[in-house]
Amino acid sequence: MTSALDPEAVPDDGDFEFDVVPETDQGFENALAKARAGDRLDVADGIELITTGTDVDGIDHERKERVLQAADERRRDVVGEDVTFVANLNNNVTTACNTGCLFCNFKDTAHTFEAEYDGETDGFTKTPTESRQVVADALDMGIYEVTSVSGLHPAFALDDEHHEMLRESDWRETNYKPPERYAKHPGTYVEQMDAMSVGDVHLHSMTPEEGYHAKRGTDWTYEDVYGRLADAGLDSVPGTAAEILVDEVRDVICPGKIDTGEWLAAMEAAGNVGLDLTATIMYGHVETAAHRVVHLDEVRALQERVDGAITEFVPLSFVHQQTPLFEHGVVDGGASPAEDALMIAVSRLYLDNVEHVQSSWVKYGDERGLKYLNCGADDFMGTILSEEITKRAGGEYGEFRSFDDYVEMIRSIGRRPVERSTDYRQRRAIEGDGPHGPRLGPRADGTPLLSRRDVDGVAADD
Ligand SMILES: C[S@@+](CC[C@H](N)C(=O)[O-])C[C@H]1O[C@@H](n2cnc3c(N)ncnc32)[C@H](O)[C@@H]1O
Ligand SMILES: Nc1c(NC[C@H](O)[C@H](O)[C@H](O)CO)[nH]c(=O)[nH]c1=O
Ligand SMILES: N[C@@H](Cc1ccc(O)cc1)C(=O)O
Ligand code: SF4
Repeated sequence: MTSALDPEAVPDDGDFEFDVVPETDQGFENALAKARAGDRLDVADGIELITTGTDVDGIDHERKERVLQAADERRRDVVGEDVTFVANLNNNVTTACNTGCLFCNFKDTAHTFEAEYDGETDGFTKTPTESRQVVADALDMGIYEVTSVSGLHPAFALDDEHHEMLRESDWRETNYKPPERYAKHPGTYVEQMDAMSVGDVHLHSMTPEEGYHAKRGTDWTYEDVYGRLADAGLDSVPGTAAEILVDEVRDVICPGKIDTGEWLAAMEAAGNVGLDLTATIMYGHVETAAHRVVHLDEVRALQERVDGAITEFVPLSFVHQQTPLFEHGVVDGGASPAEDALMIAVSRLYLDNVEHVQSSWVKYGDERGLKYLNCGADDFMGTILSEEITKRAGGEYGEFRSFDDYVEMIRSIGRRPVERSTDYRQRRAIEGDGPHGPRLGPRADGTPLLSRRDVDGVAADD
């Protein structure tokens, strides 16, 4: 039988001389048989599955469907038919960042925030008091969790002791400037954690990159830093900044960022001090299919070391439109829908020790986001209420989903909508007719988030 091949779907991996390339001595059929039997996959197996076979050029649609089906069956065996989501808020504290990642358009050069800069900045910085107010309003609306990730503002330090140490440091090494230089500054990380811990809200914050920023110029360990953050109210850590966990790719897309070993060390330390973790991959730019699988291998090994602390894996498809990588012609687009589906499916099959795989409507939109719940994913993200990272990169799928949106979408594919806590330990199946609203948050009483926003006179975002 001849297969329909889609050359457009092949990762554009011809432009870089990478060492990690999709070549294996495994065959596609063997790899698929191992996946279906529930055997632990190795990197060669993963490469065969994610490419639909290194013996064919491009993606073979018939083989792809078999990989997606195997992942869907695995998902059913592991977590059943429920589709979960969380009532949450994104609160980004600052866009000031000089790290210069070439896939990112969230950042604004930090000097545009300085008091003496005579121009406008496109960015924003929230003081701890302002952050607290944003979280308090959302908590009243019924959220369970606040997710907070930010730029690496030069005046952001862990606490006052860290500020004192950084004042003595060489700024060329630490990228430190004192808070007085800025028209407005974010306070310390500890102050922000404390401010955002309103009531019993779950605080999901401090990526490994931010953890590194909070210890720069000191000989503190990541355990010290995450321990102090946990004391200030941090509950769990977002595993972004992972991008692709292979240094030859990081050297191209984010040379200013921590390397793979540092990212893993920060995550392991956060796990050691008792924090839950999530893990991500940001794919669809310059990397090869082999890099994606090596990344999954790193995450699976990390999950063993942290004894299951990773609650979910989140594939983040690169949004290319308004990014330096695209504008400078380094890439000519992001992942194709076929690559997205295979990324989700192979994540499910490879990560046999991570229970949940998220399908992100911010990245895929509703239609494809729902489709990927039928090829390995079981979680459909959260309400978020506000979104800056993807929007600034040119993403077009909005900033908010209501409970009624979720219920309608999830039922339309014949599955059961379930409100969850961040750690998935609390779950509430949503039954009956709407209007529906959150019930797990500390102040949630079932009132729809959206109507509470309307009542409060805050416009819905989409
Ligand atoms: C914008 S950073 C904010 C937190 C912190 N500065 C850091 O890098 O960890 C959070 C994550 O957003 C993701 N991201 C940024 N730009 C993106 C884009 N254009 N498409 C997809 N994901 C993107 C990356 O995975 C990045 O690690
Ligand atoms: N909380 C989650 C988000 N939030 C959206 C982010 O602001 C951002 O758009 C982005 O995802 C970074 O690449 N997005 C998710 O995909 N999953 C989440 O759990
Ligand atoms: N970094 C993204 C995406 C993300 C966050 C937390 C996660 O656990 C997973 C993904 C955000 O700001 O929300
Ligand atoms: S991804 Fe994070 S560290 Fe990199 S430029 Fe964007 S905000 Fe800064």
